[in-house]
Amino acid sequence: MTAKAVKGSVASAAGGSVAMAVVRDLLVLAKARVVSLLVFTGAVGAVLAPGFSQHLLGAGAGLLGIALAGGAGGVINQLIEPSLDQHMRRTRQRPLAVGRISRPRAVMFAAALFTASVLVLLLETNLWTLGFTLIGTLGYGVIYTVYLKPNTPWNIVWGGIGGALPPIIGWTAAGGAPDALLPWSLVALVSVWTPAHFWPLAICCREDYAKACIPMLPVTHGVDRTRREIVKYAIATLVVSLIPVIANGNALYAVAAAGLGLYYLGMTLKLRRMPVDDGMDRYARRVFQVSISYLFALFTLLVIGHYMGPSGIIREAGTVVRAFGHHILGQISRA
Ligand code: HEM
Ligand SMILES: CC(C)=CCC/C(C)=C/CC/C(C)=C/COP(=O)(O)OP(=O)(O)O
Repeated sequence: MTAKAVKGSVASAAGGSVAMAVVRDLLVLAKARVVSLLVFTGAVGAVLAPGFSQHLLGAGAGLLGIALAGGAGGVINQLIEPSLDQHMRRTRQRPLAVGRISRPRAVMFAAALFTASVLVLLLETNLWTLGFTLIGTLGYGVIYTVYLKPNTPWNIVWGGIGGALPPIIGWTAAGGAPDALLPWSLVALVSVWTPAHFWPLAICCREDYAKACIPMLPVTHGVDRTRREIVKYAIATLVVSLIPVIANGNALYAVAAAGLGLYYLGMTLKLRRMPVDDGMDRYARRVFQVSISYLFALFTLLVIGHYMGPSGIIREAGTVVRAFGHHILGQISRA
């Protein structure tokens, strides 16, 4: 290889890794990992909608809309609170906080994501889907970030509702009626799950929140009160997770929701009993991580039960087997 070729390949490798680093920063800015679970809960809403298979384009557009709008919400959140992010150990490496991405570029990125989301939803879905997505984005990006988070320890209780809307967004994008019980029972489920998801992490980060003067519940009301509230919301999540059973008649999901709910409740009860020390902080972080797997598992099992349960594939398979049986019996009796 000539010296020129070596230089060229080193330059292109460096260019490639710079591009990768920029993409990584943009994904962090758009809170891509959180948004991936938002899209998943939206996908479950879409898949459960009657007539989903006739509205595949709308459903896909709805999920893309959630991803783009959720990403815009994440960027808006970081644009609004750079000094908070700089003061918290968990967030101080974020690209805006360290200045790797400039504010004007972040504004352009948020505007591009938001505009693309509105266009996709306007062109390929309907006004319900667009309306719910706008409420979710503004609810998180503006109402939670600007008004609730810096002013009330119950910020997450109300602020969480915006992030809970994807199941109804996916449902309406796939042609479902906006007043159906099933998608709203999922919205209610994510709404009550959210405090039980976030407060364990807020316990771990309570010193940072206190230094940054953010009135999170463990700062204003202490660790004991927060642990009691986490237990209450875990109970509420368990109860609300059973409502989709009424709307969907899904036996596999009913058993799974009860089992998973009791397991998560058990973890929160253990957290409540622990002495307040480093071990409790580590366990609280584990509860936070498990909360994510819990929601993911609930939504996955709802879909599996829907298609495998009495109203799904097994029933369809039963119909085929019965029809085949009648056919064979008919042949035998004619012979
Ligand atoms: C306003 C409501 C919510 C608050 C305040 C909240 C808070 C948080 C916080 C502070 C983190 C840590 C993020 C980080 O370290 O970058 C987090 C992580 C996460 N949240 Fe939430 N959350 C909320 C709603 C939701 C919703 C509705 C979902 C999905 C349905 C969700 C899914 C996740 C996931 C998947 C992660 C892990 C991200 C990772 O691994 O980096 N959150 N949440
Ligand atoms: C329907 C739709 C498109 C909704 C979008 C809603 C959305 C993006 C919710 C995400 C929730 C979230 C990342 C909270 C983090 O809280 P925080 O901002 O207090 O956490 P931080 O300290 O990590 O910044």
